[in-house]
Amino acid sequence: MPASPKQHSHAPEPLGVPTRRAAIRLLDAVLRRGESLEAALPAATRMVHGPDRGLAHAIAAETLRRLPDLDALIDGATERVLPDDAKARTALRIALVQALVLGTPPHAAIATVLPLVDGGPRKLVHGVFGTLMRGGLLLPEVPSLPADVEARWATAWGEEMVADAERAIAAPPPLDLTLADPDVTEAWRERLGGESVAPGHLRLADHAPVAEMEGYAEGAWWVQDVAASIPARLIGAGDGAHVLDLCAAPGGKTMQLAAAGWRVTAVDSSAGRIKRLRENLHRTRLKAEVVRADVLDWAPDEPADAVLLDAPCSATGIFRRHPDVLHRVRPAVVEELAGLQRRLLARAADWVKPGGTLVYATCSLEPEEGERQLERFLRARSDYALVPADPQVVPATEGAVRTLPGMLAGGNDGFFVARLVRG
Ligand SMILES: C[S@@+](CC[C@H](N)C(=O)[O-])C[C@H]1O[C@@H](n2cnc3c(N)ncnc32)[C@H](O)[C@@H]1O
Repeated sequence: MPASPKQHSHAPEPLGVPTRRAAIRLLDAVLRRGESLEAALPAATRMVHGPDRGLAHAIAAETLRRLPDLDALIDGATERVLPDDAKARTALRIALVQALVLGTPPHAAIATVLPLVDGGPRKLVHGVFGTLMRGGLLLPEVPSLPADVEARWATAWGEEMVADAERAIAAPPPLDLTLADPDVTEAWRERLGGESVAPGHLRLADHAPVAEMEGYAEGAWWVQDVAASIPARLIGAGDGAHVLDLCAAPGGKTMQLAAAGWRVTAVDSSAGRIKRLRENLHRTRLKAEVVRADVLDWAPDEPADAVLLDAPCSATGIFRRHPDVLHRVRPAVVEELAGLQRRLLARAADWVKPGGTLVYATCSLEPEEGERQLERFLRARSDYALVPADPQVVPATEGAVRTLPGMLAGGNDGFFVARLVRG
């Protein structure tokens, strides 16, 4: 229901209104059409520029983080429950998130939203917002997950994981970096601050904009959640051997593998993401053969010493940075992606030399994209055996690696990583 300015009206809009309209368009794209926030950004924010684009994104992202709690406040202050997609509910959500989370003065939060419900329930929105502000109501300190996600994750991982995930929504995640040269981790820790949980890893709670940080321009490191660095760590050092990095863009794992001495062929089907991969390789001065192709059609000339398949997935494991996944990933989406992963894995498995390593990874918290996928694969492929993680990479792992949101202080992404060796 993105509100649009009245047709034929040439009166300039009050300052800040186009930004809120862009935020509503973003929410619409996620909640009604199931698009990702990232994919919706260019079209939804077309009419706003510079910092306003960032603000529209922040309003939408914070609304998605706090959606169940915002709705509980709204429902507590309205006589009739407003439909989920009612104009009034959307307007209230973004006015409240600005006033209660983003620090916008309440009068500005409501003044920039009311023009968007012109000709609609303006009085209701104004009244409910005023009631909530006067009542001094706040959002709970620990956010709630959407009910369906909470039920799904409680069944899969237990109540403790749900509590960790909810705490993880509350604060922006720290910034994890992977260093091109793990041998100089301590030197970079001294320069940038923060802490390190593994060679080649740095975690910063506070930091300047990434592109302005020391070492970025020269390509000494790249941004990568510590859990996302596990798949390439499990492949280990390359010594010039050949690895296929399938579904590689924007190249976090390609850079790790190249830095670890592998001759890398990086394959991805997305032109936009391949462009970012090339830029990343250029900045870090790391080398890889880059192929734009669909892994379902493409095949290598010969089998490789190792294959890494970082398969497309629901991405529910990265909900801290991409809260849209909490609202658009439904069981049917997971099922469809699991089918794609199965087909990609079947092809990738044929491209590993005997004795070579296959790593399958997804940034998903859905067992269908991880544990179940592996079980099915091992039933179908008796030529493969699971090899547990090295204890210095992930301590106390017996089978595949499963990271859950509360594994490290400060949190981490949810990943599934299986390392297999072909007999
Ligand atoms: C999880 S992301 C990869 C992240 C990347 N490995 C990294 O570490 O930066 C999954 C990637 O799979 C790509 N992809 C999806 N379907 C594909 C297919 N059939 N063939 C090739 N690439 C595909 C997407 O374009 C996306 O870049």
